Amino acid sequence: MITLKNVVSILKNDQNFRDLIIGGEYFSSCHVACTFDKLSYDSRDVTDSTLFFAKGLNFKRDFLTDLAIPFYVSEIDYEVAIPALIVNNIKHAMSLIAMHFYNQPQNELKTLAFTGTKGKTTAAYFAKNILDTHNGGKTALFSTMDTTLDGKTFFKSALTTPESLDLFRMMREAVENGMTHLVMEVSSQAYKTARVYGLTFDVGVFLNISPDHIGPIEHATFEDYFYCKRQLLANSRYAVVNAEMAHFEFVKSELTTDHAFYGKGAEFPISKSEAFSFSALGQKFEIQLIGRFNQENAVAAALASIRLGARLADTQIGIAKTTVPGRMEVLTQANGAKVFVDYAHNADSLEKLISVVTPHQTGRVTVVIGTTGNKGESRRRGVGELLERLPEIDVILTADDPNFENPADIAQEIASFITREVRIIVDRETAIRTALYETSSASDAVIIAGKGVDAFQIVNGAKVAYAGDRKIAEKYL
Ligand SMILES: CC(=O)N[C@H]1[C@@H](OP(=O)(O)OP(=O)(O)OC[C@H]2O[C@@H](n3ccc(=O)[nH]c3=O)[C@H](O)[C@@H]2O)O[C@H](CO)[C@@H](O)[C@@H]1O[C@H](C)C(=O)N[C@@H](C)C(=O)N[C@H](CCC(=O)O)C(=O)O
Ligand SMILES: Nc1ncnc2c1ncn2[C@@H]1O[C@H](COP(=O)(O)OP(=O)(O)OP(=O)(O)O)[C@@H](O)[C@H]1O
Repeated sequence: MITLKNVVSILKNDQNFRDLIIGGEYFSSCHVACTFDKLSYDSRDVTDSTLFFAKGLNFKRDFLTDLAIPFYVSEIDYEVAIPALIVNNIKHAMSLIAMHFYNQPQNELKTLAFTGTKGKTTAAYFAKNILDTHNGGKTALFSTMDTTLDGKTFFKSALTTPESLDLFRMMREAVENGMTHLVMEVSSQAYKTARVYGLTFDVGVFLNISPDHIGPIEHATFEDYFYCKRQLLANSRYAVVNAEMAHFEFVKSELTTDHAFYGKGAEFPISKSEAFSFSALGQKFEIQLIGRFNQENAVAAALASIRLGARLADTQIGIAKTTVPGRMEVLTQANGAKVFVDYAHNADSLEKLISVVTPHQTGRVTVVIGTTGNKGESRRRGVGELLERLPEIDVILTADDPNFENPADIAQEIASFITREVRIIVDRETAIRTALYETSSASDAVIIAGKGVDAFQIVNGAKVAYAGDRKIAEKYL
């Protein structure tokens, strides 16, 4: 519940209040009594006591005209009969009002947030397992792939970081379910669109940064992407940072909080890095996810979890038991060839993935990959230039969420950066089947990069059913 008086006071305290308009009259303060028992940003989900937020690129005045609601909040006066609260920044208003409406749930949870170009989901899973070991399964998780509010029942997430109204509602539900910790991923978009405005995390982790998510609907420039990501550290009480990341010295120079740095040359280095074990924090860790970058993700999760109360022994148990669906899954074909299914969908991840595979698989190595349409356009050049530098890799280009673009054109664009012959097989299942049928010995490998266990392809703005890379690979082993 929240009163109109409280809403106005929150907005004024944040210098976000412009005016209150009732029946065409302007007011500078609240003189009517009104209590809201629901918040919503969707006109299809309101009651007669809902405080409605009119926001977004595709919002239309028509959504408001016949709505039976007492008030709406907006940056624009839609000049409808409904009383309006006009603000300078709707997203700031949503976040602060939701925080208050749901009674500051962040104060009843120990909060841990991960950002970085790569590894957010993986590190979040490591942290969930570590913290669950520490608190007996009382860790909520908001990740790109899955969300859980009771620590054990998972549902698919719509966004990596939810809209603020959903975020604080889910945090409150997690508290009511007895959760003591929350692990979440915070995307650069979350800061750009103020989904976590006003929220301070107990621990913020910055895993790494490389150019990604740069394009017309995400970030115009790398500078904008990097700046948005750094906002996590500016809004955390304690920072954990990868000392091996690009621009580390700069990130370090901006830090004003207590912190821990991990990686080469830092206080918490990684040593004795083997396929399934490594040493860090003075201990040996067993790990199921291969690749040194996953050991970085694990150490980041361990340091953050220790800050939130976990013991060293909890970190060892949690890390050892962690697997992440669609990340670094290894299957074996009847002829012994290995099939690696991984979510790698930009050049940085693909390079790391290939570098993990090729030292062990010395025969023919085929990569099956595509890049997305209408999003992350810079990935095409990145992936193409990487594959150009690796002439020993056999390449099949295919579809990966082409959306409104033609997947063959996207593949051609990637191929334009590669001077040797590469194949384009647009149908993803056919591409995977072809690669698997061509292996002949245990030293061969197929790397299927991009979709992991995602059970859809985005085509023309909609999610079209797709079995998922792992399921398809299993079919042709
Ligand atoms: C830029 C941004 O934050 N976009 C999100 C935002 O869109 P928006 O505010 O512009 O809203 P909109 O979809 O244009 O719709 C306008 C409004 O009309 C409302 N509506 C609509 C129909 C109706 O009849 N009545 C009505 O009231 C809708 O509920 C909505 O509030 O709010 C929508 C939900 O309300 C999100 O679906 C949408 O995510 C977009 C599509 C998206 O996918 N964004 C990606 C880029 C993103 O944020 N990704 C990051 C991860 C990136 C990474 O991997 O690192 C993420 O955090 O998920
Ligand atoms: N620390 C890392 N550095 C580089 N690549 C990584 C790292 N961790 C994971 N990857 C690669 O990136 C892929 C995606 O990993 P993950 O889902 O954990 O990252 P994410 O940050 O959540 O990704 P996205 O923002 O694309 O959803 C993995 O499948 C793996 O190939």
